[in-house]
Amino acid sequence: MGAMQMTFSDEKKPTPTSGKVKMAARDVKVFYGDNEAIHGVNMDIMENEVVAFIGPSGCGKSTFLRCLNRMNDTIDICRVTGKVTLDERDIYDKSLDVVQLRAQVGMVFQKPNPFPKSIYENIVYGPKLHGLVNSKSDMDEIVESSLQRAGLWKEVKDRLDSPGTGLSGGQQQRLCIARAIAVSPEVILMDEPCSALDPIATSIIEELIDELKGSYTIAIVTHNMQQAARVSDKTAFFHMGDLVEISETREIFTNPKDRRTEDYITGRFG
Ligand SMILES: Nc1ncnc2c1ncn2[C@@H]1O[C@H](COP(=O)(O)OP(=O)(O)OP(=O)(O)O)[C@@H](O)[C@H]1O
Repeated sequence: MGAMQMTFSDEKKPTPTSGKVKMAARDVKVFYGDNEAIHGVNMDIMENEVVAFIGPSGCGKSTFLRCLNRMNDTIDICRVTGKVTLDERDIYDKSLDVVQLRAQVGMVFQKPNPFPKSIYENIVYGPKLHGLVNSKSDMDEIVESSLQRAGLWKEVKDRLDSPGTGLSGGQQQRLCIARAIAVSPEVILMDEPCSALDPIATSIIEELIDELKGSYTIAIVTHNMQQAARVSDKTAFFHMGDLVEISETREIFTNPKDRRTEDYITGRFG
């Protein structure tokens, strides 16, 4: 694949970044039992940027992503060492409230997973849990604003009481994004958010990511290199548990420093 065929996110509006490190990983290792799946990763994720994680299947993209909001805690045999910070605070600190962390660092999964409840309830569940809403009008407001931000309001405003699971796949994924937004996250993690979607639903999500950056910091795992180029400011290339390189997306795709990155982006393996 030549760079000429790619559309890069920097051809669109530039990201208004603050230049501040939002999340940082230092010597992060992840073990599944005795198997070390991530080998000492160091990474800075800048505020309001979109960073894409790419690399061959099994290289550890999802495992590393899950370190950023402690989702690996939910896997019994999984152990994380090293340090991950959010605004310089250690997110693995014993005193940290993990439920609160997962509101600040929200997550959208590969397969849309709305709760088996109404569209309205899907949105207000998190805000209620976190005590962000006190009245029906607070809830109505958060439902509307979250669905607006996720680009779904117009399509669902007349059927907020219908089940979220009755929406199309692409709509369900936007509902899941709205649900994440409803608890005012600072970072949104997306694990292959488009892989279950058709091309039209995919392009709607990609446009949405473009809208959301600037307000949120976004890390996205993708198998699709064109997608990484289209949506991300920075790209991180993983290979066999190592972060090989992270750089401006255009740089990674046009001038990679490491031979392994070059081989991957030119389709020689992967
Ligand atoms: N729950 C688990 N239990 C044991 N090993 C796991 C588990 N999840 C992942 N692994 C192992 O960790 C390594 C990295 O897997 P991971 O899913 O993070 O890679 P990935 O790059 O996201 O892959 P893909 O692109 O195929 O989703 C692999 O060797 C995988 O087998």
